[in-house]
Amino acid sequence: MKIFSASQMRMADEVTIKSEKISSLELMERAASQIFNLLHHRLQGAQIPIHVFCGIGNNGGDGLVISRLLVEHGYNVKTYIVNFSENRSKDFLVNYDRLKEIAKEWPFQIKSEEDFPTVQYQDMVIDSIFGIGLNRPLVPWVTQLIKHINNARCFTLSVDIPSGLYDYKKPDDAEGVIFADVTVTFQLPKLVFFLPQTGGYTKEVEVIDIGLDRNFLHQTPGIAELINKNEVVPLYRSRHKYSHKGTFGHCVLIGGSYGKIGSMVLATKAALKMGAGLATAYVPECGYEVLQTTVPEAMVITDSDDELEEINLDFEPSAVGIGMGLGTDEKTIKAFEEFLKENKAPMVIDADAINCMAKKPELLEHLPLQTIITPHPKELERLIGKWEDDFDKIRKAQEFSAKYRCVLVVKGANSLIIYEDQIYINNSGNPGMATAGSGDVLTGMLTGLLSQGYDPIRAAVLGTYLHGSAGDLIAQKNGFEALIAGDIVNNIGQAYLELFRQPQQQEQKS
Ligand SMILES: NC(=O)C1=CN([C@@H]2O[C@H](COP(=O)(O)OP(=O)(O)OC[C@H]3O[C@@H](n4cnc5c(N)ncnc54)[C@H](O)[C@@H]3O)[C@@H](O)[C@H]2O)[C@@H](O)CC1
Ligand SMILES: [K+]
Repeated sequence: MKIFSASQMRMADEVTIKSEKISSLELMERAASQIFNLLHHRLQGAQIPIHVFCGIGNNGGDGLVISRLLVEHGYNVKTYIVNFSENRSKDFLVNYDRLKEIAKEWPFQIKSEEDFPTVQYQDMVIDSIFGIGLNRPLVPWVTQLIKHINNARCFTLSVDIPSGLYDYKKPDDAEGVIFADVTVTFQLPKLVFFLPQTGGYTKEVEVIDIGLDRNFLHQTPGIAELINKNEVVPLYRSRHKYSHKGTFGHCVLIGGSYGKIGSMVLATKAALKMGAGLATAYVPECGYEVLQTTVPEAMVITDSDDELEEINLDFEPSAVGIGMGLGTDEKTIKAFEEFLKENKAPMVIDADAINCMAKKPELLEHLPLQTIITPHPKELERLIGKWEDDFDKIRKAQEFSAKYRCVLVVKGANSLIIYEDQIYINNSGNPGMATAGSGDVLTGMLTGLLSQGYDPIRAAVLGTYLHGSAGDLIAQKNGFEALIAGDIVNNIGQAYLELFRQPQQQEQKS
């Protein structure tokens, strides 16, 4: 699913108004009445006090429509106008009059802290103060109002986006943003819902289709793409009946050091489970028996010592995954450098191999085109430097990717796959996956896909999704805490099958 910026959303709005020959007021009515329908369906007329806080722009206009429909259906509603500016939007004003015509009680004006209403824990709040139009700091009393609403801890529904969130930078005051139980957002999800600094402001997101112009939505490239099952199924390549193990390549996993051989076991198994035809593990001597015993399907080549000092392969690999448990010893960096100069196969670079590159940036010049690099936040910082906020992090990652023509998989709650100006946001996975070895498994999985001839961007998107999806299958059975990396490997097959599982159908009555 695409993600648009605020200005692209506004453009979609305008194009729809033109193509459908409707007014912006009608579009507002259509959008906001869908939110009302959702509420009505869930509340079924329940008489809990509903406080609707409206700003003075179009987000406030949406709130006024919701208020009017709630009043018309006999709900117990109080409407407030958060008067932070005199520049009321045209559609706000029309809906303001419409509400005044039918409501017994006129909307209550809030102009300072003295006007704050009492909101109780049992009540409900509709947050329509700011939408995607927020573009400058809030006046202090509005920040206080947001804190006042949050203090009530009552069920809060935000319209389009929690008020106080910008769509292009982190909030000025981390507490000056509505904490929503649910955000009902129009047409497309917003980037802020998936970034670590801003994703936590809403527990749930519901995207509603408000019928914006299909052609425009289809033809306009978004700023990012949200990756769910629908997006990855077309990336999967089915297997031909007459294929043989050579068809799926011979990949090599390189890494390991004394006490860190387990990382190589996980990665090697993962590459095979993803479908690589053959896999070789290249490890220091101390890893030989461990690998031969725990992954009998793999071949093993060893270096002479407890750390890797040279990397000499006697075959041309179809793909390389390097870095798991590797260490950053000077001799290892040297071996890595020599290998990079020789190697032409597609690569995945992880963990200590990333740290080697951070220590010696000239290594980056030798990467094959579209090498996949899989940093966690600390490793990313070593590559691209510190960032101001998540948006700045994305910009810097994009610049890095463009400079070195590499694919970055920025690991996190929603891992981001970044290639030049393209951003893919993975939407599978869960907090149980923040566990030792989870990254080694991912590297093995991506290497396994490259080995089969998947191009690097497809491999990164599909592999990251399947990694999260395998984790989700485990969490459904065992919960988050007990999830360990080896379980992810063992669930790769199920994750593939899950791609093609249809939701259970209700039996049709004849
Ligand atoms: N784009 C769409 O497809 C649709 C948008 N609609 C609504 O329209 C919203 C956007 O409306 P607006 O563009 O009017 O913007 P908002 O309602 O988000 O903001 C209100 C106005 O306040 C001003 N403002 C921004 N920051 C401020 C600050 N710190 N202090 C004081 N004033 C500030 C802005 O200039 C803006 O015009 C969406 O979030 C959505 O709720 C819906 O009505 C229907 C369809
Ligand atoms: K809002």
